[in-house]
Amino acid sequence: MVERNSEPSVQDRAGRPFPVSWDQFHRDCRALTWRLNEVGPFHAVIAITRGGLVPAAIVARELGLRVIDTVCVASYDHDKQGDLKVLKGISEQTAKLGGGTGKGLLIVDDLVDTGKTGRLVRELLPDAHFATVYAKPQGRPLVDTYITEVSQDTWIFFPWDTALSFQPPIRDGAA
Ligand SMILES: O=P(O)(O)OC[C@H]1O[C@H](OP(=O)(O)OP(=O)(O)O)[C@H](O)[C@@H]1O
Ligand SMILES: O=c1[nH]c(=O)c2nc[nH]c2[nH]1
Ligand SMILES: [Mg+2]
Repeated sequence: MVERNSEPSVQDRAGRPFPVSWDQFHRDCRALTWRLNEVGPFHAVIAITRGGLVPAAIVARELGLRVIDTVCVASYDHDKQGDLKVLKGISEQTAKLGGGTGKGLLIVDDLVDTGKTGRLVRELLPDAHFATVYAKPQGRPLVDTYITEVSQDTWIFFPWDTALSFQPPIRDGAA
């Protein structure tokens, strides 16, 4: 399948596709929280937008945390990584809770891939605890706690980016 600009589609470039359902994602977030519960307590959760918003909500609920802030970062346009932009940092109030270095703050993202996003946020908050649901090998050393590791050539399809669709039978060429 080829897109308008003759470049392969996200699906074609995906390497190993790893589709994640809402149900699976919720379970993985709860598994992540079990681990985080042993590391905390934390003063606040910081979601790396946008992908980190969903796990941050679930983790915050499970840990009983009500102070939730965001670091708004953009890097990928579909599956192509461009320049990293910090569109918004944490509030002064949240920064104070973390003593300026992020101590006692919990940063949450959906995944770490090359580690570019995680590295940037770590530079902003070096003493914060960084948790992701999924991790690829290149970015894994940056993460303090994660649940599932996938290979570097895997593309994770999150439930908020996907919809149910017909799949051809395996014998007719389905992946
Ligand atoms: O380790 P890296 O190679 O930096 O990739 C990981 C980041 O990429 C995705 O975010 P993206 O920038 O696509 O934005 P989104 O969260 O708004 O989808 C994902 O949510 C991580 O934040
Ligand atoms: O939906 C996504 N799946 C991924 O595997 C990935 N890696 C970086 N950014 C990503 N976004
Ligand atoms: Mg993201």
